[in-house]
Amino acid sequence: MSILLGVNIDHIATLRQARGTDYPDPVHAAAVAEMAGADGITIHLREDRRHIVDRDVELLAQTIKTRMNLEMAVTDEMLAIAERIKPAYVCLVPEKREELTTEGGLDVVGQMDKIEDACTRLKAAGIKVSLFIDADPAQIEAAAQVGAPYIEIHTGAYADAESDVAQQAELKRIAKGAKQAAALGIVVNAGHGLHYHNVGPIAAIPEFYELNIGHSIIARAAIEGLAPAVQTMKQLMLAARR
Ligand SMILES: CC(=O)[C@@H](O)[C@H](O)COP(=O)(O)O
Ligand SMILES: NCC(=O)COP(=O)(O)O
Repeated sequence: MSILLGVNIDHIATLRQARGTDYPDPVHAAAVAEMAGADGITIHLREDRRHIVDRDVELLAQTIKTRMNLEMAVTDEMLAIAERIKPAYVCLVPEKREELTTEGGLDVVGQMDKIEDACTRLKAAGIKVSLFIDADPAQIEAAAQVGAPYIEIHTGAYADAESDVAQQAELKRIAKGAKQAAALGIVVNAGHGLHYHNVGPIAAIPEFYELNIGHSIIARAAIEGLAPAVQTMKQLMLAARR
């Protein structure tokens, strides 16, 4: 079965925010990424608006031709924005202001009622809900209990592993989590820290429906352009499934 690529364009906006200019425009980047083969566009509207801002969400909702995956914290502000914008997908992620990037997965076990309420609100708005969680059996079980139709397994520990042994252990943990989630009837995605030299073993895990990849694609785009950066990543993912 094929595997889909969600291109996260947050760091196109990082470059724009660095100088307060109106370029590069995430709207342009989304169009280029989609024409190059992206199956979806992921954007993270952080509470501090450090990169993607509300204007980007509004315009991308009108211009994206594939589908929007809106990542957001579990707050009333963000839920209200999602209910108004109605992206195809919302991925609920943890956020800490001081973090450089997303650190751990969402703690579903410790806030079941809050996450279930958020899932209910988003489903009522016709939005498919995904939970960004670690490959932790209890968190996966909790995701099923709160009625999340999708999860996205956090691959950060795999990407940041400091030895082959540690990376292999993380890969095994992720593969086991994907199997557990699929057996519970959850559609399983993965993402965070994936790049051109570590994506293969993750893409080869048959339970994965989609990988959401951003930083490495945008970094490569700075050197060789966004279209080839997206095409190369997609080719690597599909090759891993052959
Ligand atoms: C949840 C996740 O891992 C990313 O999609 C997230 O967007 C990372 O945050 P930054 O894009 O701000 O690095
Ligand atoms: N949810 C992961 C994502 O959208 C992209 O994460 P990264 O590739 O920028 O680390």
